[in-house]
Amino acid sequence: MADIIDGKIFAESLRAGIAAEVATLAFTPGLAVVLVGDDPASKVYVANKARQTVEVGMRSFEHRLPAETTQADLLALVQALNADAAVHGILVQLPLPKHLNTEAIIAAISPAKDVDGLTVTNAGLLANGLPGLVPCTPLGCILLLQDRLGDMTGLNAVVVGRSNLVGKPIAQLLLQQNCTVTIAHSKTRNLDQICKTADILIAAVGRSELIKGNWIKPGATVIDVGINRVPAAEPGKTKLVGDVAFSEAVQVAGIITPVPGGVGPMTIACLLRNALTAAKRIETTLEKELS
Ligand SMILES: Nc1nc(=O)c2c([nH]1)NC[C@@H]1CN(c3ccc(C(=O)N[C@@H](CCC(=O)O)C(=O)O)cc3)C=[N+]21
Ligand SMILES: [Mg+2]
Repeated sequence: MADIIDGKIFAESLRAGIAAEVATLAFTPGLAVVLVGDDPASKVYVANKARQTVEVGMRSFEHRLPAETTQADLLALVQALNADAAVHGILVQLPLPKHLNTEAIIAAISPAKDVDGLTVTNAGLLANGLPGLVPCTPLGCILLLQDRLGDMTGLNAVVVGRSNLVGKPIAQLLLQQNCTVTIAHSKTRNLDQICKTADILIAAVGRSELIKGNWIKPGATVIDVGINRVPAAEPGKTKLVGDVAFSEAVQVAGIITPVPGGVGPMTIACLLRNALTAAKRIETTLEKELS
């Protein structure tokens, strides 16, 4: 049986550290979240996040807009948040409704406030190994891996998924850890065989229980990023499952994250960490400009 990582406990200790640092600041970091429409995965995220933002001593600004919001209205909100001195971090929940141009919205976010690390500026900084804001879920995964594995030099890491929010940035961070990185995705041939080469397997495809126990190298570390809501055994009820068939995988892997209670809580803790990082950088820059 694999060692099961408790992401909730790890995230709690991260948040305790963040709260302690926020308490020493001469200002209050503010985090704005924009939710357009009602994507179910996004709603889980918003609910957990708002409470934890306040718990660590930050201000939480929530903007819930109707699904029919126009591009111009959403752009205007992002610009207002860019200009708002009380807001240090801006997160626009994805996916946006289809009629909106996601790229243009992300491009409008000030890179200094881009706590999701999605702007071209922050993605470029990450790709070049320079300090910017790193996407929260990838950051959470790396913190878990560093805690469990320490030095990852030379390990084979397979990332299943190539999104800008998760797959690509995780691959960059694993490269920085000196892993040999393979990025696989929904069009990859012989996906099972490629997964089986992984010492570190990151599942981030958004397909419930796609990755089976016999795709996993015995003793591998498996990080399940998937948050899929599926029908539960009880009629009318739903449950969260990951991208990994957990009950099989737990028999083969050496270390594994569960869903829920694995990467999800780490994502929120890292969001708060990014908000703190952004706030400190913004306030320090302002101080310099004024002196
Ligand atoms: N721009 C943007 N950035 C995101 O990072 C982003 C997004 N959009 N859109 C939605 C997805 C989804 N997401 C979650 C993060 C944490 C939990 C989470 O805390 N899950 C807990 C609780 C689950 C539960 O409530 O049962 C867990 O896995 O244990 C869930 C979902 C971030 N996302
Ligand atoms: Mg894909």
